[in-house]
Order: sequence, then C-alpha cells, then structure tokens
Amino acid sequence: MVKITKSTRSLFLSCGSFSLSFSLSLLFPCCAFFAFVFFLSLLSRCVCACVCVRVSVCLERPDLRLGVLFPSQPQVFFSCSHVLTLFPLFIITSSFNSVCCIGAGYVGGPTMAMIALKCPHIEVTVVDLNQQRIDAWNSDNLPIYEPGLDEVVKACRGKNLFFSTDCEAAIRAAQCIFVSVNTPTKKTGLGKGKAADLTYWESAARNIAAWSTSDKIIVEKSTVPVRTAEAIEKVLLRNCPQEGVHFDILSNPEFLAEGTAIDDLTMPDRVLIGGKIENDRGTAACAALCEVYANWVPKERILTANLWSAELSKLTANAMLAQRISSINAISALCECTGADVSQVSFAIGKDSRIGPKFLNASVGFGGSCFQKDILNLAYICECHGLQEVADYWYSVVGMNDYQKTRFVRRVVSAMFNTIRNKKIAMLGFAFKKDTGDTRETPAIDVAHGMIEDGAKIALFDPQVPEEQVRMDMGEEAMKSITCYSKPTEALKDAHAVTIMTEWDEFKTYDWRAIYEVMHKPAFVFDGRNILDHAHLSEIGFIVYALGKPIDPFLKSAEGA
Ligand SMILES: NC(=O)c1ccc[n+]([C@@H]2O[C@H](COP(=O)([O-])OP(=O)(O)OC[C@H]3O[C@@H](n4cnc5c(N)ncnc54)[C@H](O)[C@@H]3O)[C@@H](O)[C@H]2O)c1
Ligand SMILES: O=c1ccn([C@@H]2O[C@H](COP(=O)(O)OP(=O)(O)O[C@H]3O[C@H](CO)[C@@H](O)[C@H](O)[C@H]3O)[C@@H](O)[C@H]2O)c(=O)[nH]1
Repeated sequence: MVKITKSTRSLFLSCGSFSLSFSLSLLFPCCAFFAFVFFLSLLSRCVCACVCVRVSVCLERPDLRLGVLFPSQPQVFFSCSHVLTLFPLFIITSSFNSVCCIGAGYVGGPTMAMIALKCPHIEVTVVDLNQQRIDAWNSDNLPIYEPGLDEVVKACRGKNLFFSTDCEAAIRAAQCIFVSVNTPTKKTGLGKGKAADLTYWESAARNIAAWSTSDKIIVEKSTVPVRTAEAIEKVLLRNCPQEGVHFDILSNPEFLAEGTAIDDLTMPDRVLIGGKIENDRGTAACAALCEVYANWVPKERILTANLWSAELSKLTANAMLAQRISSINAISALCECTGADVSQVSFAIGKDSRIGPKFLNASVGFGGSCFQKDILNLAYICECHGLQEVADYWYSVVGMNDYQKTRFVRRVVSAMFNTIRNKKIAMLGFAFKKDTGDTRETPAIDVAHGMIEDGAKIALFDPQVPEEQVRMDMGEEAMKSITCYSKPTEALKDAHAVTIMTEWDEFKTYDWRAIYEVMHKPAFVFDGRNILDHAHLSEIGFIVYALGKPIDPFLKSAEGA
C-alpha cells in the first residue's frame, strides 16, 4: 500500500503552492516572483522523484523509490530537491553576470582580464574612447607590456572578455560598471599642479547617467580624492533621463603595481571595497562585489569599509610608500658624506619587524603615474581643509624626490671634471621601473633634461620603451641631444659615462669588461639603481658612483665635493 510520506506531501505542497501563486500572479503581477520560486521548487522535486524511480528500476531495488513514496530516508530527497531549487535562485540573485569597465588602460585592461579569467560566468566588456588602444587590446600586440598579461588575455578574449569602443552598448548591458579612467594632476585653473583632474571621471559618469536604463552598481577603480563618490552620485542622479534608475556607488581602489600586475591581481594583499554600509542597498552592493572577488581571493583578504575610508586609504597607501622611498633617499645623501652604506642601513632597519624590508631601495627617485600625483592630491585636500602643516609634510616627500634627481645630475657633472659638454653619456633604461614600458613621471626625464642643460649628448637604450615615446616625453628640442638605440652595445660604444636609470635585470648580465674596452677613459658608471656589481666594475677600471655608497676620498677631493 502506498503511504503518504513527507516526500510525497512536499511534492503535492509545491504543486499546490505553484498553482496558487501562479493564479495570483495573473491578478497581481508582484506575485510572479513567488510563482517562479514555487515553479523551481516543483520542478526540482519532480526531477528528484524521476531520478529515484529510474535508479530503483535500474538497480531492481524498489525500496529505493522510498525517496518519493515511502517513509524511510526522506532527507535524501529533501536535500537533493532543496539544492536543485536553491541553485538556480542563487545564480539569479547573486553577484553579476555582466560587467563593463570604462577605461582600457594599465588598470582597466589587466584587472578586467583577471576578473574574466577567474569568473567564467561573468561577461566582461572593457571600453575606451581610444580606438587605437582598443585595436591593440584586440590584437597580438597588447598596448601595455606586463609579464603574464598576454596569456591571461588570450585565455579569455572572445569568450567572456571583450574590448570595444561602443561605450553606450556596454553601459546599457552591464549590471556593474567599473570606472578606471585616468585622474591626472590638474594642469590649469584652481589647484593646478596639485589637485586631481576629474574631467575624465565626470565625463564617464555623465555617459553612464545618459545611457543607463536599469539599476547599476558603479565602482570607483580610479584613484580619486576622498568624497568623490558624493560628487559622482550628484552627477548620476541629476543627469539620468530614465525614471527610477538607481545607482549604488562603491569605492574599490586598485593597488596593483606595474611590472607585477598579474601577480598582484592573482594574490592581492587585500581587496578593499567601500560602500554605504550604513544602509541595506549599500551593504547588498558591497556583498555583490565581494562575491566577484571571492571567486579567487581568500575571504579574509576582502575588506569592506565606508566609502570615504576606502577612497582615503588609496591615497594614504601611496603616500606612505613614497614617503619610505624619500626617507631612504634622504639617508643615501648622508651615507655618501659619512662613509655609511645605504644598502647596509636598509638591510639593518628592514630587519625590525615594525619597519619591514620592502620599499627601502635607494634610487635616483621614484617615478610612475601614481606616487607624485596622489601625494600632491592628498596634500591639496589637506590644504583645502585648512591643514597646511599636514599638507607641507606630504609636499616634502615630493620635494625630497626632486632633490634626489637634481643631486644625481650634479654628481655626474661634478665627477666628470665639472663638464659634460659634448660628452656621450649612455643612458640605460628610461621606463620608471623594470618590467614595464611605462615612462610616466620617470626620473629619467628630469635627469636627461638636467644633463642636456649641461651640454651632454645622450645615447639611450631601454628594452621596452620605443623612440616615439621618448620623443613625446622629452620634446623635439631635447631630442636634438638624444639618440635612441635598439641595441645597448651601440649606446655604450665611445661613451664617456654610463648612467643606470631603470633596474632592468638584463643590465646586470652585460659583459662589463667588453663595455669598458669600447668606452672613452676614464670610463664612469653612475648607478642610479644600485643594481651592478660595483666592486667588479672598479676592478675592471671603471670609476663607479653608486647611490648612498661611500665615495672614494681620492675621487671626492678630485671633484671638490
Ligand atoms: N597605473 C597603475 O599602476 C595604477 C594602479 C592603481 C591605480 N591607478 C589609478 O587608476 C586610474 C587609471 O590609471 P591607468 O594607469 O589605467 O590610466 P590610463 O591612462 O592608462 O588609462 C585610462 C584610460 O581611460 C580612457 N578614458 C578616459 N576617459 C574616458 C571616457 N570618458 N570613456 C572611456 N574611456 C575613457 C583613456 O582613453 C585611457 O585609455 C588612475 O586613477 C590611476 O591613478 C593606476
Ligand atoms: O624601494 C623602492 C621601491 C620603488 N621605488 C621606485 O618607486 C616607483 C614606484 O614603484 P612601484 O610602487 O613599485 O610601482 P607603481 O606601479 O607606481 O605602483 C605604485 O602605485 C600604484 C598606483 O597607484 C599602486 O597601485 C601601487 O600599490 C604602488 O606600489 C618606481 O619608480 C620605483 O623604481 C624605489 O625607488 N625604491
């Protein structure tokens, strides 16, 4: 005899609930959601029932039908059918399946490629106004050089990663929009030379407002001044022609460093998500973005904060990192005067767990598109709040960086008998750091200008920076004194001195004995990155100047330092 069991009852219940909610939804459309849920529930229970019956027939074990019709083991039936019910609901209600990113630059390209790689269920579209850049992203010759990036892009492009100039279509389709446009320092007007220029951000926000026809989560990926989200919200709300569209703004600053972007994105120290966590919508938006990252980032590394803390954390992180470099660079100057060795000092202080060993390499100066701009921006915000002393503290970090570049040029000139007029100075490296072709704010620009002012002829080699880029950075006038070479040997032949501007690993592997042979004597090396084997170079016959290293008293007196 067939007993009515819990399982059978649940089947009937689902059937009844679905019929009722479906009928109600014809009268009240708001009940459609419940009808949908009960439909899924019914469907999954039917699937479970069929599977149980089928298995019992195959195994000739009528007792296995008990999952549906008999009293024992109803838990199995319940568990399976619940999972089947909840799974599609989970997929529908959780995170996004379509995101877009405005800005296909050093941040937008790699970060979106990583999301596409780690979240195959999400369709990612990266848009930019710059057709050339988008064409490059769609080609075998990506617009930026970053170790490991080619492989990631190749794995997803055309599957769930797309690059396009059709901003409107991408904005309309996306549930979540990352904004990763450039936020450079203002060149003119109020706050020029300090404040962040939010022109590109505002224009992206206006486009989002104009083209959005459904609710969107807007994610600040660009580095922006604290409280930018407030301004952006106003732009979005006041410019959206569509009634009822809601925008939730999140701050999700990017901490990747160029040259190690793929490693940084694969295993970030932390992912920071700021939102209006004081209300439900903000919390839900934060949770949805957390879920995207949770596909590959350990949960304990995903931090949530309020919007303003997240925005300010990004500026503060960069300011603190740059401040460490300026601090050790300041000490490098003192080392040269006192006979201390900055590498030994860095090593010793880095062993203190409160200080740590990273970002303590003395250099010719920090470069890159971020540090200077973000410190200036931070200092300007302090000024605007009447905190002049705080602003001055941060300005001094940039001041020390400028001093280090000037000091380097002075050292070259004074060491070479106070004149470098018409001397060929080989400049190895132009990028602001190794493993990138990026030259934004590279210290090489200021050093080259300084040496040209003193009449030098610069012979430049960088493994990743093309001549057109150098031309754009230096200007036509300076290029009259610069020759770019595609082989280091050509740059070094007949040179009077070598200056190391970027810490490319290949420079360490050169045959420095052979180089010495083809250079004018005395042959000088000025190591602006402290990467070469200085003892070996001195043994070959070079006169070596390294940052923060004791200077030979004989050389010191010869140059009158
Ligand atoms: N470069 C880095 O390593 C790094 C790291 C962390 C954070 N950031 C921050 O991320 C932001 C972007 O930096 P980046 O280096 O990727 O800049 P980028 O200049 O390489 O790229 C920005 C892109 O945005 C595009 N763009 C500008 N306005 C647009 C618009 N309205 N619509 C569509 N496209 C538009 C530009 O054409 C450009 O290609 C900046 O705020 C920067 O401070 C940069
Ligand atoms: O001990 C050190 C470390 C770095 N540098 C120089 O500092 C500059 C910046 O280097 P790095 O920070 O490694 O590169 P960025 O790509 O500029 O990355 C910084 O700026 C990004 C943009 O905001 C942030 O996301 C990163 O976290 C932050 O490290 C370069 O010129 C380096 O050569 C030194 O001189 N000494």
